Amino acid sequence: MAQKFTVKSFQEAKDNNRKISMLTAYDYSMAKIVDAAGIDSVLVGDSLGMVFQGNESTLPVTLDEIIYHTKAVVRGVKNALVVADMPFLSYHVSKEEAVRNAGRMIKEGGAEAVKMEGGTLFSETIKAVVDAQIPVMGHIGLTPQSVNAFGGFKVQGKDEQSAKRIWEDAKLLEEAGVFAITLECIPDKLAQLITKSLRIPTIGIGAGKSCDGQVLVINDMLGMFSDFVPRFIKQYAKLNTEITAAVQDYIAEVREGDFPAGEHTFDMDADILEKLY
Ligand SMILES: Nc1nc(=O)c2c([nH]1)NC[C@@H]1CN(c3ccc(C(=O)N[C@@H](CCC(=O)O)C(=O)O)cc3)CN21
Ligand SMILES: CC(C)C(=O)C(=O)O
Ligand SMILES: [Mg+2]
Repeated sequence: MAQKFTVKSFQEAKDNNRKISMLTAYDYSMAKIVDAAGIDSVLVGDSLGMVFQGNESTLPVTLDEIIYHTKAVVRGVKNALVVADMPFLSYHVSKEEAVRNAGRMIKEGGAEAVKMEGGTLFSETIKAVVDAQIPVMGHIGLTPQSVNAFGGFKVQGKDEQSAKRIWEDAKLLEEAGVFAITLECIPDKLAQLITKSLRIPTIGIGAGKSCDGQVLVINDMLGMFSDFVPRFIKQYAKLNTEITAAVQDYIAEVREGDFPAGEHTFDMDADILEKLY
């Protein structure tokens, strides 16, 4: 039987050169499949604002919504570490709000850790949450909650100034006590430099193969989200196509009267039926 994956397991994985696998999930059924398949960690990502809610960014997602999804995911997970994203504005106003809101993710949602975007700008806030005994995963590089500040979902760290800032961010977050850092959409050489110089593990998405682990949005890797397919996504299945075919079969069979068949139908004794006439 697989062992429970914890924040300690994250560190042990890096120390033993064993790569960490992480995927998002937003509901019970998917979380159960992903966990039973042996994933190390499940992220209740605020990407649900895009793939679940259909917004154009993650910004509209609320704390109550993330907590709602986290509750469902936690019920499906036995072994993976459940991390939930702190949504936009849930930790941006004050340290006090950050700690209280992170606490709700743990207490009400049942998450075991939270993820917070931002480096230098948020390291003090992140430290306050860590000090409240809530494990925090950092997230730097392309931080989607900064989409308006960035002017779009753009690869970060390509010029010297930006690369330097991201490296500084990584070091500050390690000092603040995060147990791991997500590196999103940065050049692989920069991710390698950061990964080598940190004691804690890095989890990459669009950050190359040197990271200590990888994370993807489940809908992207299953090929069931096609609003955009950036180059860092690999589709391990084409569920879009499979779902379309299944739905079309169903429509045709309903129209033809082929579904439901006898095997899908409940019987009744003939004498009881007679009494109804
Ligand atoms: N379904 C989904 N998958 C994700 O990976 C994801 C989300 N949603 N929502 C939150 C953020 C947004 N992400 C994104 C979205 C778009 C690009 C994108 O179009 N990138 C361009 C490069 C743009 C540039 O650098 O100019 C690409 O072609 O990769 C990247 C990351 C990653 N995250
Ligand atoms: C893509 C991952 C890292 C994320 O933050 C999310 O799914 O919201
Ligand atoms: Mg996120």
